[in-house]
Formats: sequence, C-alpha cells, structure tokens
Amino acid sequence: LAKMEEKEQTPLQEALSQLIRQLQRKDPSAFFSFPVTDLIAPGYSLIIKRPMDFRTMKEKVKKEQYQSLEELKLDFKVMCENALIYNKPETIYYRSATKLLHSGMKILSKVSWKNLNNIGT
Ligand SMILES: CC(=O)c1cc(-c2ccccn2)c2ncccn12
Repeated sequence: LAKMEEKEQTPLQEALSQLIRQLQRKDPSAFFSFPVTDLIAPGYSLIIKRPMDFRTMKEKVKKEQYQSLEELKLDFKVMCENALIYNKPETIYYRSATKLLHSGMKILSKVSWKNLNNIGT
C-alpha cells in the first residue's frame, strides 16, 4: 500500500493503539511524544543505548512489531527509565518520567493480554 492509503488496523493493533493513547494522556507536556535528539539533550545518543518514545511505539504497532503486551510494556518502561538515567533528579523531565512510569504501569497492569487477544474473536 502506498504510504497515503493507511492499512486497516487489526483489532489487536487497534487495542494497542488505544492503550498508547491512554498512556500519552499521562504525558500532557508531550515530553515523550517524539525521539529525544542530541540537539535538545547533549550527548543523549552516547548515554542512552535504547531510545524509545510514543511515536516510535505507535510505528511499531503499525508495523505489527509487538507480538505481546509484554513487549509494549517493556518499551514503555525503557522510555521512562531512559529519562531517569539521562536527566538529573531535579529536572522536569526526571519528575515527569517518575510520574509517567507510575501512572502508566497502573494502566498497563489493568490490561490483561487475554482480553486483548479475545478482541474480535
Ligand atoms: C524525555 C526526555 O528526556 C526529554 C524530553 C525533552 C523535550 C521534549 C520536548 C520538548 C522539549 N524537550 C527533553 N529535553 C531535554 C532533555 C531531555 N528531554
């Protein structure tokens, strides 16, 4: 399909996209919406080995690169932990990451893979 004609999402992809939308609501400042660049964060790419952000997660859903909810949970945790590694505790990014990690894991612990799998069955 040409880029313009979006492919129909499977029920699973739809559920995962909805989950990411829920998690993004916990990042009102949109600090985690896009990949962190070395431009805004000097030395970032040298310090952070596994960068992750919500846009990348959404792309992975579209490319059906998540085989399980666990893999999405892992990317979410890595995204938050990267911010705790790179940023100093007193920064807004560190504080936002702490809050996002807690609120996000609450959301993710409520979602069971089973009911995600049963969608559309
Ligand atoms: C998530 C993160 O570590 C982050 C996001 C940002 C960010 C994200 C959007 C707009 C401006 N800054 C940022 N800036 C400097 C240092 C770290 N960051």
